[in-house]
Amino acid sequence: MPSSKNFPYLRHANGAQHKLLELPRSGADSLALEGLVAACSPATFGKAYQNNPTEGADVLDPSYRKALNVDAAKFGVTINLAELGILAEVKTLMAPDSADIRAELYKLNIHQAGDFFKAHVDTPRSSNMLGSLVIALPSVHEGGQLTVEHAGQQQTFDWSLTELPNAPLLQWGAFYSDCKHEVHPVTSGARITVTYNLMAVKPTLPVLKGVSPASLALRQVIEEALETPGFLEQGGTLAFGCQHAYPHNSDAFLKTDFKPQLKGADACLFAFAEDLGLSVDVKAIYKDSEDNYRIAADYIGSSFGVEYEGMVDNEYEYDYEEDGCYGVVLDNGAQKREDLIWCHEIGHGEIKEVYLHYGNDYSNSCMYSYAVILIEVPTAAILLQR
Ligand SMILES: O=C(O)CCC(=O)C(=O)O
Ligand SMILES: [Fe+2]
Repeated sequence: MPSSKNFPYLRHANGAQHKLLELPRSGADSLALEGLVAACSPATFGKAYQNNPTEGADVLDPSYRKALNVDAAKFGVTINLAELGILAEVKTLMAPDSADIRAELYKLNIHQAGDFFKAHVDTPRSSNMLGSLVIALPSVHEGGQLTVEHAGQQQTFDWSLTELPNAPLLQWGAFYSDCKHEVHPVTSGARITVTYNLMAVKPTLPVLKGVSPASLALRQVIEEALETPGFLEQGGTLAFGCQHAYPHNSDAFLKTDFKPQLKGADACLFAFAEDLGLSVDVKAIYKDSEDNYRIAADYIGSSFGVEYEGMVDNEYEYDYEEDGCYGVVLDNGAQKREDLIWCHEIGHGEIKEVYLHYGNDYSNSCMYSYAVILIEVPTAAILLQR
């Protein structure tokens, strides 16, 4: 969405020299743009090794990602996200229960004519990484739409400009970074973006959670079910596959407390289950070696640990069923739970594989995993006493 205040200045190193660009005015000057292009290098992305998918490297592969970029350590930009209201808007929409949102400057990307970045998810850089923020600096270009997908829905951000604006203009978009996204080919000009990693700061005090209208409908369904005579007479555990994937440390079988990190619909579901006085928990979920995806995933645990087998790499094709490395549960206290009453599936495809194969850079310190929200329904007799 558009946002404006002052024209941003961009500082970057060009050899030993530091250059200052005022965008868009000097950005209109092709020499200034050439200087910026010269300060960048071809952009890599993270890809898992075919024979050992828990390891990987940053690779340069122009058939998957063709772009230039430069690290945050080598440029600066005078965009004040708080003053522009961007952080407040991100917090309201994406993490209303967080204490605050922190944005860490990450990269400057230039996509020139013919450049693109195929579908990937953004590599989580810490377990409190919530999302990615992309700011388009005003520069004339066509094409280069950013599409973001989640749960069968797609959102397109089109920041193309046919001429430079007379007034300051920053266009931006933010998304949960486990959502698959893609930069479509730029057809002319240069598309310049600055990216930030968004971190959710956890509250130190208990908070009253907001509940969205959409989740109120679900709350009503559960409330009515609880009141229906004969519904789960003997009690039971309702399982709701999370609609988002969550980053966790992959180096060890670390205990992960998902609750403070819950996003969107997952946070709402948790909040109203608690509000209905039901016992609710979020757990890690694994696939087993035979049933390798989604609802079949019924190993539940509080710590992570998977090993990989049978990895087949279909050269950048997104075929979740044929492609991929199948996580096998390690003996780390995970239990097979045949008793769960599944209410809906995990919202994502094989996110761990997507990340391992195609992250926006390679890092194995953190990875995404599935989680499930478990709601305990007491026996009818206990419910009656309440
Ligand atoms: O430049 C953009 O619009 C986003 C690029 C991207 O997805 C990334 O750097 O991971
Ligand atoms: Fe990305």
